[in-house]
Amino acid sequence: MYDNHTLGKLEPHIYAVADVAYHAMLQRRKDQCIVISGESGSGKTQSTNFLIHHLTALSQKGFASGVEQIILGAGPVLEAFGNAKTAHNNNSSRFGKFIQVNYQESGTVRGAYVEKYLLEKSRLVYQEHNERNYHVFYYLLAGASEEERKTFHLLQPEEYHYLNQMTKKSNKLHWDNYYESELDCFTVEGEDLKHDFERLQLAMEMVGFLPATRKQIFSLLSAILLLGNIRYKKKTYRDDSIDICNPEVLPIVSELLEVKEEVLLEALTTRKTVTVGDRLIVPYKLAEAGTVRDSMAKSLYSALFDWIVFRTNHALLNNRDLEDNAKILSIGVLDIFGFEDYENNSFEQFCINFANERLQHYFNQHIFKLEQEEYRAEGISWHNIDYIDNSGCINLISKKPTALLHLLDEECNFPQATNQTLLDKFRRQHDANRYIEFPAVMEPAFIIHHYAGKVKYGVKDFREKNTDHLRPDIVALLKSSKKAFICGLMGIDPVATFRWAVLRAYFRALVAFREAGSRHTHSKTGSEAAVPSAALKTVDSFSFLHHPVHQRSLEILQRCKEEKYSITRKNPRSPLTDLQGTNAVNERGSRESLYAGGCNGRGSRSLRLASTGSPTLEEDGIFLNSDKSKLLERAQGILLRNKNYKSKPSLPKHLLDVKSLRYLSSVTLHDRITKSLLHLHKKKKPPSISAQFQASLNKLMETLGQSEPYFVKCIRSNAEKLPLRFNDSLVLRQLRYTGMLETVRIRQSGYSIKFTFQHFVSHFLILLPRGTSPTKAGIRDFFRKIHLAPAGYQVGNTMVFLREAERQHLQSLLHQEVLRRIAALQRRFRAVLERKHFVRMRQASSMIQVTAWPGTRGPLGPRGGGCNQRNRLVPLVAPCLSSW
Ligand SMILES: Nc1ncnc2c1ncn2[C@@H]1O[C@H](COP(=O)(O)OP(=O)(O)OP(=O)(O)O)[C@@H](O)[C@H]1O
Repeated sequence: MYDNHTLGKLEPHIYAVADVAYHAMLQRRKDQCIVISGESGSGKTQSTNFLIHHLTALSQKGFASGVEQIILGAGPVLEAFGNAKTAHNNNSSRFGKFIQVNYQESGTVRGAYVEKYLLEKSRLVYQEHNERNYHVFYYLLAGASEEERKTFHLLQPEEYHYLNQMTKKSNKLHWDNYYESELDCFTVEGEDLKHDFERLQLAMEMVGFLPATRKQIFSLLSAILLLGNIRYKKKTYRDDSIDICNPEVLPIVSELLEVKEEVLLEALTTRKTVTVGDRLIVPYKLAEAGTVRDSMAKSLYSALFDWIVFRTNHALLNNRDLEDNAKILSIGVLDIFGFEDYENNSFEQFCINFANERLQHYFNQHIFKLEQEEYRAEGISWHNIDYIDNSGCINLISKKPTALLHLLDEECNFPQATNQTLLDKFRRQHDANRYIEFPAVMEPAFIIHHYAGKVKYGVKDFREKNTDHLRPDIVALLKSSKKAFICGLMGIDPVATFRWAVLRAYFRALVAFREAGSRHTHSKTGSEAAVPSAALKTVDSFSFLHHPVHQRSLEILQRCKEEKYSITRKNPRSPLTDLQGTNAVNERGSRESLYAGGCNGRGSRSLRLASTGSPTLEEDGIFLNSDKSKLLERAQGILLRNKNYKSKPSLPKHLLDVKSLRYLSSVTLHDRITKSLLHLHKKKKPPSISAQFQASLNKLMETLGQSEPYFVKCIRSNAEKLPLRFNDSLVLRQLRYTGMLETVRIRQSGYSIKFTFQHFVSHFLILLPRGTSPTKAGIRDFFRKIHLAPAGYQVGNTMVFLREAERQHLQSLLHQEVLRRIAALQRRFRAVLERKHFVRMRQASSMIQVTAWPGTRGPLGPRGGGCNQRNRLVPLVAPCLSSW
């Protein structure tokens, strides 16, 4: 319905914006971006989803590349892990996202890229009244099967500290039951968590997460929840040392994370510091230990979220993106967290509202500032329209060197700093600034005058949240995990992690084959009893053989041997099928090393590698000897044959490879910079969270600056999250502060269409009188000649300014003139053809006359002719006509 229509011709609709952006991109060959803004709960995410659906549908007209499915699947996955119920919105995005859909020059989607901004980590460990943790936890707990519940050690939602805090809070809104505990439910009205879990699994599958990877993710989520259940107590009253109240949780967490229990306990209760040449182990104080536990949970969750975004981007990547010279056209959709003002606002709200200030500034720049500056520079007559310029507020928050965020960073560097010293610093530096005020009563808070209204921020936890990085000792603990998946989450460089996983898989496969070979020899020679000791010997020499994956591989190969290599069975349960089975979590199967650790599908390649045998390894004789190699070859042959039989349909779609990983690593470098500085050996301090956030906002603004923008302003219709309820004053307030009224004025009186003289002349060449020069006078004369309404245009020093109505008028004149000329051309060509036809007919008839009656002028010439003569003509004329 909205296909190829001018914006504003039909009723406003988000599809119309998508359509205009799509066609503008194709016509003008320029990147487009759609900036969606509005308060929390106003419909930004919904609009984004509609936009993305429509953009992919537009592209599918001709040919669907398949990437559309992944783009559509990515939305629900990111929402499950990054959205949560808040006081304003039951599905509030707790991170910002910029989705860039890349197109081929033909207009078909060729890939996409998702950039994420600042996930709200604190929500994982604490939620305000009437709010929830991230959706995915509730989905998992409601939707997991009995088997999964056992495997992941899942409990009921109310048994987790990270989920049940809101049930313990008093309802402050009603004074009658102020001290009563209110039991909030874990589901939102109308929500079907089981169904949502199924939907999530399906979406994950669409994005390319294999069942084994999904299990790794769910197992990690369970570990995070159980971590939150760890409680501390003082060991004795006399000293500060602490102990864990419920040590029974530790083995489960260590099993789920596959880290050693004692190392986990150590990381949760003691701090390792490095002094000059010495490593000190200091026990945490009671208050510190809780923070460390929460920090570990937050680190794990944010690393998981980063990993999901990374893998989603990998699935969305098109190989052509890797070629530097490949031409990309794109439409970016920005859905960033909306402006927030809660009862208690903290660091997260400060960052979110700062991002919204930047977006509003970008909007002001485009709609008002640059526009009016251009009018002035071009010397056209114009009455300035005032708008609320928020640069002052942005400067207060971010301008170096004394802005609030910089002062905060400074305070974070002082070990002695407190909330009060931070507040004093703010006050000393900005007391006279009209964008900030301090509460009259002694409250550790400050108030910012945002474009959307005043917001009071409590400074409590500002410093901690601003430096809330992964702790190096926690990084070290998680890197010691035997789960390749967990190690991969902590990896600095995805390429290195991938290479390591491939290498590990290769060696594991190699050793597994060797074991199989030796078992087979022993069984043949009747010395089966000797096999375990031989295996043990190998285990001794290679530490990684302790990993249960080998036990599993050996079992499989053993079974393979017992089944007498029967690959011709009707329903073979091939070794590789086993290797790729879905029971990988408990058994820590080889699959984990092959897939989950960031090397999807590489396992099969590794196996192939193993089967062909690395000449260097063989020559070196590290693993093979000539006796066993034949057996090994045979075992490998079986695996290979079976692989060929089974694996083709189950081969994962989105295989990782070094080239694409390297590309993605380079584009996400800014996001991983902190991680790279968090390893124990690095001396340099990682940048603060706010500094990183500012850097990613700057990058975003740069991207937006290179595209043609469209603005979608979402308006919240009521504060009660109710359908069909329209609160006039709430809506008016939003229209006022977003500058909508001024926008309407500038759109009415301004000139939205601009052409340089040259561009105008080449575009409307057909309409212009011959010889019209691309000058002010020439174009003015033309407008006068066609009686264009004078109020609808202005001709500046170098540009022509038009209102939309005038542009449409000119465009329709152009269209009519083109049609008229097409008709004239057709007329002319038809006349020429007809004339040609006529001339040939005439020539033919004269020829006939000359041939049949030489010396005469034809059968009916001077000597006349009768019926008989005319009949004699027929056989003569027919060949002539047919030869035409
Ligand atoms: N076009 C729409 N049609 C029907 N319902 C809508 C529409 N837009 C929004 N809603 C309702 O409003 C709720 C909030 O919308 P949405 O999650 O898109 O807000 P948001 O602006 O993205 O908020 P946040 O900034 O908190 O993420 C939705 O869950 C949905 O119930």
